[in-house]
Amino acid sequence: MNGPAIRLTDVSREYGDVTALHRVSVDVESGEFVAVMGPSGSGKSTLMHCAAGLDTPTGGEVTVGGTAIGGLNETRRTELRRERIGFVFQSYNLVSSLTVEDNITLPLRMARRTADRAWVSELVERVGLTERRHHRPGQLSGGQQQRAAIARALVARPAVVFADEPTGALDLRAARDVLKLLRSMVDELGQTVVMVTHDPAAAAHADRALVMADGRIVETLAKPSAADLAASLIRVGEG
Ligand SMILES: Nc1ncnc2c1ncn2[C@@H]1O[C@H](COP(=O)(O)OP(=O)(O)OP(=O)(O)O)[C@@H](O)[C@H]1O
Repeated sequence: MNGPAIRLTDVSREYGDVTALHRVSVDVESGEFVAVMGPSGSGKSTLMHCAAGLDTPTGGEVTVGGTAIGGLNETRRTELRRERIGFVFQSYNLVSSLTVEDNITLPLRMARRTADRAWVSELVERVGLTERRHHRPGQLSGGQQQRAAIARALVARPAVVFADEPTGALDLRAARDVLKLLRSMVDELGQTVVMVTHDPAAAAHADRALVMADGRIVETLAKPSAADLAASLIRVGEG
């Protein structure tokens, strides 16, 4: 793909008299793993929702894989989200009545696309759930459920995967496995990942961290260590 996976140009989002985002411009390159950090209320979720076409900026422009999403009607925007964007949530959001494998292939069925069996098997293998592919989410640990959710987010080969606090509900070990998995999806498959997190240890897996305060990106750290990130959060008012 030419150009960045995601481009925000002067993006603002106001809710009444609250400015959640103030003229934010940032590119996320294809194959890059970006973490978004910052104090509560600094605009992380708003940034992610605007970048993913879930929220509409009040100013500026967002492009996903070169397509300006502001110019799309709601139907087209839904299509773009379904086909070009994968989501991973803190609470996994798997369908409890479906098997792991049917959860993973659900985005393809929603888009009326046929599953590439080899790709689905590879993904199930990569997330370490081959033995459990016929189990239901309730029979899995939190870490296993999140790994299934990561496979689901990747199955349609999206331009970008947005992960919102993906390790927030996991213990240390399961969290580390999930972060290593996201990292390997970036390194081995060239997947673009944007992850919102409060945890400096999680953000240290990223290639770049954007640190937000008051609706702006106030610091950008390349290949940050957890200690760099913790220091940055203290500078911007958290920690
Ligand atoms: N739907 C909304 N209506 C009104 N105000 C909102 C709405 N969504 C967010 N805000 C406000 O915008 C600002 C940024 O919120 P946002 O949720 O993006 O922050 P955040 O950094 O993700 O916070 P947290 O870490 O607590 O999730 C906050 O002041 C918040 O109260």
